[in-house]
Amino acid sequence: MVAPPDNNVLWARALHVSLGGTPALTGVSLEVRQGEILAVTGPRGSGKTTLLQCLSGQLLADQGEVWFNSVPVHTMSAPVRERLRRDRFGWIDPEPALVPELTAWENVALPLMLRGVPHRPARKAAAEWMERLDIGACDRKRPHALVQAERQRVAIARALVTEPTVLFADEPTAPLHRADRAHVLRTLTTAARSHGVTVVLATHDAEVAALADRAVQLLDGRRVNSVRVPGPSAAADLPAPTDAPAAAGPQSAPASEGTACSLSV
Ligand SMILES: Nc1ncnc2c1ncn2[C@@H]1O[C@H](COP(=O)(O)OP(=O)(O)OP(=O)(O)O)[C@@H](O)[C@H]1O
Repeated sequence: MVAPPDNNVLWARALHVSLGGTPALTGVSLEVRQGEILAVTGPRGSGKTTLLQCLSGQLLADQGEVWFNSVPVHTMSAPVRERLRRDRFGWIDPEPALVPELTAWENVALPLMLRGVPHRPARKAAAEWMERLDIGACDRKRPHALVQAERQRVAIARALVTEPTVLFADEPTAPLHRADRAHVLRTLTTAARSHGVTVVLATHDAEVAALADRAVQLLDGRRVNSVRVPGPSAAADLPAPTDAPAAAGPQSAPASEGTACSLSV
């Protein structure tokens, strides 16, 4: 077992996972650098959620290794993995699962209170994160009184309030309208960057992936490279980088000027 380079907060090697007889991941390797926002892209069923679950220690791969800050996660016992997830990782689901009986600020403060943080500092931290995510005015409302985008922001604030080392966000804006999506994503990435939180973001949406520093693409449980080429005649001239930038990023050519294609690696 060879330890990964020190500057990777997460490092996965040759992950293989089968779910109910279906191969969900077949030999995926990747690294996540400290403080970066990494998008894991790919169509539905390509293995994004499974990869995030493996990286976050929720799921043990059938084969392969996962390392967090140079410590092997794949050899940890279930209770140790559970503690790692609680203490160092945050998780955002596509649908915000809030506690309906609690107000918005109580939902945000909940992870701190469960760790024994007293009421007053927990409330203060919750209020600060809600302000950062533009939901300060919602603090006394219960989830049913919030619109979907506000509920998802509450879930994001709850995931960030403990200032995790890594935030895993699985299609965090999937249920939102287009305008809300961009706004919520921007507030999430800005908040994460300003606090040095590494983000691993699963999405099938190129616009969402464009907000990341880097994107890796999955297809049928395998890692592929996404490259944008200027036209059919020039396609053969372009190298396929190991980690392509987000396909629709601000530096990329407009979609009308090129064709996105995927190459297996
Ligand atoms: N609990 C399960 N039992 C059986 N097969 C599963 C299970 N969960 C996922 N799969 C299969 O594993 C593969 C990868 O699924 P996964 O959810 O990781 O993909 P995804 O890219 O996140 O898709 P989506 O965008 O739809 O969430 C798919 O073929 C899926 O049908």
